[in-house]
Amino acid sequence: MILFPNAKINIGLNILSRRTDGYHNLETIFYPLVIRDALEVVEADQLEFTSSGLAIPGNATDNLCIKAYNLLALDHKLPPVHIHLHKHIPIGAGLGGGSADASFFIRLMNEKFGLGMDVIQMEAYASQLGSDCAFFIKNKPALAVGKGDQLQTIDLDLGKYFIVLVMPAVQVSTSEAYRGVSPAAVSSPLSDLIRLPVEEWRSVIKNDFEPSVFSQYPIIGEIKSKLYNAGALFSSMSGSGSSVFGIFKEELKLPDLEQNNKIFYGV
Ligand SMILES: C[C@](O)(CO)[C@H](O)COP(=O)(O)OP(=O)(O)OC[C@H]1O[C@@H](n2ccc(N)nc2=O)[C@H](O)[C@@H]1O
Ligand SMILES: Nc1ncnc2c1ncn2[C@@H]1O[C@H](COP(=O)(O)OP(=O)(O)OP(=O)(O)O)[C@@H](O)[C@H]1O
Repeated sequence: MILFPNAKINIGLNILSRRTDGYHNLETIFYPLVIRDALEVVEADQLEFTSSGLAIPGNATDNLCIKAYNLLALDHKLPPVHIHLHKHIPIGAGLGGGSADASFFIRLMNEKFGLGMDVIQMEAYASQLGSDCAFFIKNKPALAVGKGDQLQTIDLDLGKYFIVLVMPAVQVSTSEAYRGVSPAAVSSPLSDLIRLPVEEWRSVIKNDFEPSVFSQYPIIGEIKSKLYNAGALFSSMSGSGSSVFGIFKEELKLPDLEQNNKIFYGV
């Protein structure tokens, strides 16, 4: 059985407070993109993980798909499987690719082996694997609060716009990025701001990681400026970076940005 885990972007990301468990309370909007990995599971003699496409840092045993298998195996009788992941979603980009793989793996195992889990149960397993993971169970635009794992589906359809995603040749570590931010309360909740027309987001919706990440990697801030100069209605770094997206009214090409970056058009 094959599923195609997709990336997400964060539209707005407010880091509100530091928690006693070392994590941060935040509010963000998750929006799915059509940049996808391919994840295949077949029954095998022993548990095995292989990958192709982009190189994944770390050992196969650290892969979130294996971690998801081991987590499910605590409560379910699972046969050994061969997991193959074709990696296409850029890594260290704030696109949640590893989180998507973990959650799609849970969905796949549930369906393939009739584990009988409902959405709430799958979200509970997913959130044990990473703060971003639960979103990818429903995989619908959502407001996320808490660690990013308390979700409320929202009515947001950007289908009439043209989204461009730019991935520079740098990767940002999520935990390092969190260390660079000073949490602060906000005056207007993101749940209100997201209801404004996209044209108005630029002046009110922000990503709290941008100031510290842009000062460490100026190239990322420059990409955002270039997207605005090219006519983006809204542009932002996604998550803790390093990718930056632009929301445009019309389809376009950005040859200047293609030179040193990877670009995904119409995602
Ligand atoms: C930056 C975002 O992508 C925004 O959506 C997420 O917050 C990151 O989610 P993720 O990659 O699933 O993160 P996790 O694997 O849970 O955590 C990685 C590291 O990020 C930090 N972390 C993550 C989430 C959170 N709410 N507070 C944190 O401080 C912690 O230092 C943690 O050790
Ligand atoms: N299936 C996987 N795909 C990608 N990375 C994985 C996977 N499993 C484990 N990892 C580890 O997770 C790290 C980054 O994961 P990921 O791509 O989710 O981060 P990201 O792009 O910064 O996204 P975000 O911060 O939004 O979760 C990698 O350095 C890798 O060591």
